[in-house]
Amino acid sequence: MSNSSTPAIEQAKQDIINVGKSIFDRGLTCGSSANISVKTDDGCVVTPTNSCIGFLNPDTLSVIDQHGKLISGDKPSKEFILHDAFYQQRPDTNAVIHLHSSYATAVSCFDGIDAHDAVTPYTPYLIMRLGEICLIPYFPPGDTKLADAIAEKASNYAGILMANHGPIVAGENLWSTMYAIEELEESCKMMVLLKQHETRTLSEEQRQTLKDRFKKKR
Ligand SMILES: O=C(CO)COP(=O)(O)O
Ligand SMILES: [Zn+2]
Repeated sequence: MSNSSTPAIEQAKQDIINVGKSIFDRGLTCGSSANISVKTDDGCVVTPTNSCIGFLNPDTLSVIDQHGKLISGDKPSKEFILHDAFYQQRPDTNAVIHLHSSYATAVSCFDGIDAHDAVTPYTPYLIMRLGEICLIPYFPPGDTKLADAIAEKASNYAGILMANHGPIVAGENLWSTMYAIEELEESCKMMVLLKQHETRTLSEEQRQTLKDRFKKKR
């Protein structure tokens, strides 16, 4: 443990390593795409830029203090500004995951989808975990305009598709955030699989029942 570390930071590092490996091993992102962060009372732990989330090292994970200063580890993800937009806008956020998972990224390239309701809820879990998903315009990775676009939507949406790029999800802890981004990926898979079929989706009333019953803050 380095001098500046604390038990909370060490726990966050271990959680990020476990979740990163699980996501990578299941093919939900590839190469050095994706980034993960966890907020603790002692600072934020984030994956370093250009790292593979399947093979993270506790000594090189970036630790950032409350003022945004790097206190240990390697240079943080260029997308930490997106994660930080969620932390600033959604006070109950303690974890953020961004992936280049295949189906959510595919849907982020669909033309003509509703920017306020970008992912069709064919089954209940997307609504139970995340509610509606919004689509924000394309900006290059690491661009401050991308962070501004997230900041604009983050108080109303915990799940966002970045056009022609991929999904980003905020949650109360790292495990629930992983479940939520997996659910988003599965829902996007349904959209792709069902594209050529006549389908029925959940109605507004069915969605509202799920929101009331499972009481997720959106
Ligand atoms: O997904 C990525 C860019 O959008 C990966 O960026 P980082 O390697 O800086 O985390
Ligand atoms: Zn990305």
